[in-house]
Amino acid sequence: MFETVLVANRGEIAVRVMRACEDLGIETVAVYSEADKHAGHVRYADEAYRVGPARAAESYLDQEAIVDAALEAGADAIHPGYGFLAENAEFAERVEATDGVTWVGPSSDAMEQLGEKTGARRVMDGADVPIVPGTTDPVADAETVREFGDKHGYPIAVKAEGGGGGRGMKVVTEESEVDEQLEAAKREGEAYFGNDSVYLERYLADPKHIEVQVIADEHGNVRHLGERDCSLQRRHQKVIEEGPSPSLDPEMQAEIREAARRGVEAADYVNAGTVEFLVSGDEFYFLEVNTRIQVEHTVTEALTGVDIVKWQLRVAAGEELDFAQDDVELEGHAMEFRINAENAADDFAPATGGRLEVYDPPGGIGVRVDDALRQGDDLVTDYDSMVAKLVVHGSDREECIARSQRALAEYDVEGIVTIVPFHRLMLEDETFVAGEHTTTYLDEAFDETR
Ligand SMILES: Nc1ncc2cc(-c3cccc4ccccc34)c(N3CC[C@@H](N)C3)nc2n1
Ligand SMILES: [Ca+2]
Repeated sequence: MFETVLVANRGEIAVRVMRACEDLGIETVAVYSEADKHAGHVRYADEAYRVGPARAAESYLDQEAIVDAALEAGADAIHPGYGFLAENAEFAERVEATDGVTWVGPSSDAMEQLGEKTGARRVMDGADVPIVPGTTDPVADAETVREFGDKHGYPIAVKAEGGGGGRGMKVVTEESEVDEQLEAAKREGEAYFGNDSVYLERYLADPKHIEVQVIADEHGNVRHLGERDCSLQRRHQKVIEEGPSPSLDPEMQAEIREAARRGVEAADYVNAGTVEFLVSGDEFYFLEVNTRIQVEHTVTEALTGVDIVKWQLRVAAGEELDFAQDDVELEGHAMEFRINAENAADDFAPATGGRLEVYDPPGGIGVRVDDALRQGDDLVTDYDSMVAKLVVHGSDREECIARSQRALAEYDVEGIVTIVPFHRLMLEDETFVAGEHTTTYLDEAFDETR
């Protein structure tokens, strides 16, 4: 097992990873930017290295500075968390090539193979995982799109190869839009991902977004840890995630979980990952693979009792998973509420600053708060707006909702604006409480009010 691990991240996920390290008796090393010199993850770590000024490009994204810090600290592994360099295959490769420092995550090859959308579709298709009807190679010209439309009908999703999170996807609702939307998708792909190749999929109207957590070791053991329903999103930002899905029937639940496991097994994947699906009607289709630990991994931890981050470290150190697929059981229901420093009454505009005059998070049975905050901290607004996660578990969805209402009522934050009031309202929204919301629910609810 590693003796010292550098966590190449900040905020709540950095503390979360350091807690797994502490549980394993591992020394923790933090990296921080000038803006984070008083941050919670720096306080928590055994030692900390300044890697640059506030700008992420010169600090948390500075690969050389991070590797140098690891070497200086004598770290024998680097955990990337999520965001920043977590899915950067080049950085993974650089760490793999650095003697004495292990990358805690999938191999750079696996990241390249599954991170490339059409490649991932080919691998899943080969493992009999249903993929959205479409192309598994990039399309070159408008003629190909028209032929696809003739065969599969409209609407068509034109997706940038390097796309993700809503960027680089254009919808062609009828043939007359083909040229314009194809060009737009290629331009956006080039602009955001430096890659203008695009592929096609039949567009599924109003889908639910279901994702399956997987963990695999270097000895060929591949386990799924059940699914999460991430359909409550606003402009491609997840707001509340939950598990198990309130809308899947038991047979689809079992099918989707096993499909994810099978697909990852076919890809020779090692470490933690998430397989994303779209569910429309009684069909589910593979969407993409996330080759990192995700914000909402906590929902799965609450349901299964499996410490996913601890297993990331143990798998990276060559250990074997000590549980069989049949040992994995999801108990009860869990929800994660992202606590963003945003003003829901002002189109979720991120806070521009402030000090935590009062910071008094909830507690009690079934309540977990992952954060890197304490009362009196100044809010750092140089990076993303998520400052904490409230994770609530109950014996069923009803108890989970009631307990979440109690926890959100207890959550006392003053001095900065957060979306806690928005979450309190969501728990009284009848569509959400009935579990009937899909990925378009919030966008439609908000756009209607506009
Ligand atoms: N063929 C087909 N049909 C419908 C789709 C609908 C979406 C989509 C659109 C809008 C919000 C979403 C939220 C979660 C998951 C997917 C979506 C979608 N996304 C949006 C971001 C990217 N990760 C994939 N792809 C789709 N693909
Ligand atoms: Ca190495």
